[in-house]
Amino acid sequence: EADKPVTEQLVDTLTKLSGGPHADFRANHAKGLVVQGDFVPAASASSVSKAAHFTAKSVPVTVRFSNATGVPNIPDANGNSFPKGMAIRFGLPDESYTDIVVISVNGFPAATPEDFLGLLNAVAASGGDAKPSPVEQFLATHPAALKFVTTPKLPPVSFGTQPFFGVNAFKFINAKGEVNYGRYLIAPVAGAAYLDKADADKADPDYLMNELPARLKQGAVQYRIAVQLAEAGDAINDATQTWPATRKVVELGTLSVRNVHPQGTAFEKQTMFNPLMLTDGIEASEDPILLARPGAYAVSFGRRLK
Ligand code: HEM
Repeated sequence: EADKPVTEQLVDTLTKLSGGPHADFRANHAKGLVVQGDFVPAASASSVSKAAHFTAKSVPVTVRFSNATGVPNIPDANGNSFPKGMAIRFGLPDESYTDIVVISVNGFPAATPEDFLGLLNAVAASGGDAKPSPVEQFLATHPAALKFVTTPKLPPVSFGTQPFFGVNAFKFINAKGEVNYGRYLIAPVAGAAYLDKADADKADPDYLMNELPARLKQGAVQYRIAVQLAEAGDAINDATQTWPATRKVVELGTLSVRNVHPQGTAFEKQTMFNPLMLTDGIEASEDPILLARPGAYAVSFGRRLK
């Protein structure tokens, strides 16, 4: 096992933690719902990036909302179903596409894939009689992981009331060649809203997956996509470190989800969202977590196609 690339070991441990393998499903964020809509850029978007979806009039989007873990039927209010996920694919005017893949927590438990594997392996090794357990030992020596796992897991009223965060930084380049590093912030236009404990305790296991189609019958579900820009000295390549809320935030545009994807189940099986599927005007940072993601996703994707 230790001879395998860390990305493959990560997928193996995620699979083990979910009681898998679960044929046809993702090794993480297995339970999801695919919807469609469009994105209309804000006038300010081109000041940050020359990317085609920030200068076009409007582009089509396909979005997959998801629960964490590789458990395909995890209840939507279950603590392990956090963070929630949102994967967005923008269709570009030249027929290519670019993706944004974000979570409902502003931060990550580990700065490197090796450290993330350490956390997951410690979780997998826990549950026995050892005190402190391997995961307790890991958390005692890894403050970022402790912060992440103790972040309140608030079940949203709807995917349409859940904010999402890019966590990893990207390098944005505008038409003048000016460079900024930034992280995506995605805010629901309906505002953030969560279930209280009583409602969460009695929530249907599929309440989120059922709520969104019902909400879409009343009209579009919208999000404002923005980017928080780093200042000199901010940690660009460490997903465990959030930046001060005082950093400049530039509006990129409005995403409107309009309908459930008519062939969502086939689409999600055949599709790998990829945070490094970028387009001219957006480049990867050197964040090792970001750089590890496509490799891990590809292992999971390859296994579900088998
Ligand atoms: C080294 C760190 C990470 C590992 C090993 C990892 C692993 C995975 C794997 C194996 C999948 C399934 C992909 C597929 O089969 O198509 C996945 C999906 C996903 N990941 Fe990660 N991930 C990592 C970091 C992140 C980060 C930092 C974010 C967000 C900021 C994120 C958000 C998501 C989302 C939203 C999905 C679902 C995508 C979809 O709907 O297709 N992950 N992850």
